[in-house]
Amino acid sequence: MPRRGSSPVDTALKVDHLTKSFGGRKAVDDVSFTLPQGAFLSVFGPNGAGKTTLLRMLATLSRPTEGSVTLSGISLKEEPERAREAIGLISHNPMLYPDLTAEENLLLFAKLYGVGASQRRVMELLEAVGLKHRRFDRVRTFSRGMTQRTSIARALINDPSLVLLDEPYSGLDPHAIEIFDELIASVRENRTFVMVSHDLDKGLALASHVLVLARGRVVHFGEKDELAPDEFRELYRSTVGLGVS
Ligand SMILES: Nc1ncnc2c1ncn2[C@@H]1O[C@H](COP(=O)(O)OP(=O)(O)OP(=O)(O)O)[C@@H](O)[C@H]1O
Repeated sequence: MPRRGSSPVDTALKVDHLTKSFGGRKAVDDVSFTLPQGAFLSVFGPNGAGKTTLLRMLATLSRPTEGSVTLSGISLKEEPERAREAIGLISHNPMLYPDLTAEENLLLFAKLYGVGASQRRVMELLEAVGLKHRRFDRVRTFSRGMTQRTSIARALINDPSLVLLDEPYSGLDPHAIEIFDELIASVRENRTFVMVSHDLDKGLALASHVLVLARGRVVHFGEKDELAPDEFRELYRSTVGLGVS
C-alpha cells in the first residue's frame, strides 16, 4: 500500500516545549523533540508518565497548555482540521460504530475523509487485516482482536502520513500480532509513526527513535542506535523506579 501524493519534508514532526497540566499537575512537562519523515518513535515510560497524554495532543484530541506541535509544516493549533487529515490513530478506543458492519464502518470513515475509490480502498484494507470474509458482520459481534484489526484498517483509510499507536498489541493474539507487524511493515514507507508501548522488545524492534518519559518529562530521546539494547533496558528500569507523580 504505497502512500499517495505526499511531498518530502525533512522534519515530519516537531514537538516544541509541549506541556499539559491537569489542575496544578503537569502530565506532560516541557517535552521537545523532532522526527524526520519515515521515523518510528517508540515512547516508553512507567504508568502515569504522560505517554497517552502526549499522544492525545499529537492526535489533536487534547489541547496543549503550552508549547506547539507541527506536522510536516502544519501547525496543529492553527490548522487542526488540515492536520487531522494527515493523522491516523490506533488506540484502546476502536472508534467504530458497533451496530454497523466492518465494511459500513470503513466506508463511512472513507466518506468522512473524502477518500476516492472508497469501495476499492475498503476492500484492500479488509483484505490486509484478514477480515474480508467478515465484512458483512456487525462490529459488536467481533472479538476484541477482530475489533482491533478493524480499527487498524480505519486508522489507515485516509492514508495518513503520521500514524499514532497507543499500545496497539494489547488484546491481539499471536496471529493478529503477526498480521499487525506485517501491516505496519507494508505501510511504513514515507510515513512517520509514534507508538506508546510497555513492550520493550516490540518497541525497540520497530523503532528508529526512542523517547523515555517519566513524570511527564523527557528522560531520554534519540536515535535507537545511540544506546546499546542493554544500556537502554537499564535506563528504562531506572525510570520505572521514579514512580508516579
Ligand atoms: N483527563 C485527565 N484529568 C486529570 N488528570 C489526568 C487526565 N489524563 C491524564 N491525567 C494524569 O496525567 C498523568 C499522565 O497520565 P497518562 O495517561 O498520560 O500516563 P501514561 O504514561 O499513558 O500511563 P499508563 O502507562 O498508565 O497508560 C497521570 O498522573 C494522570 O493521572
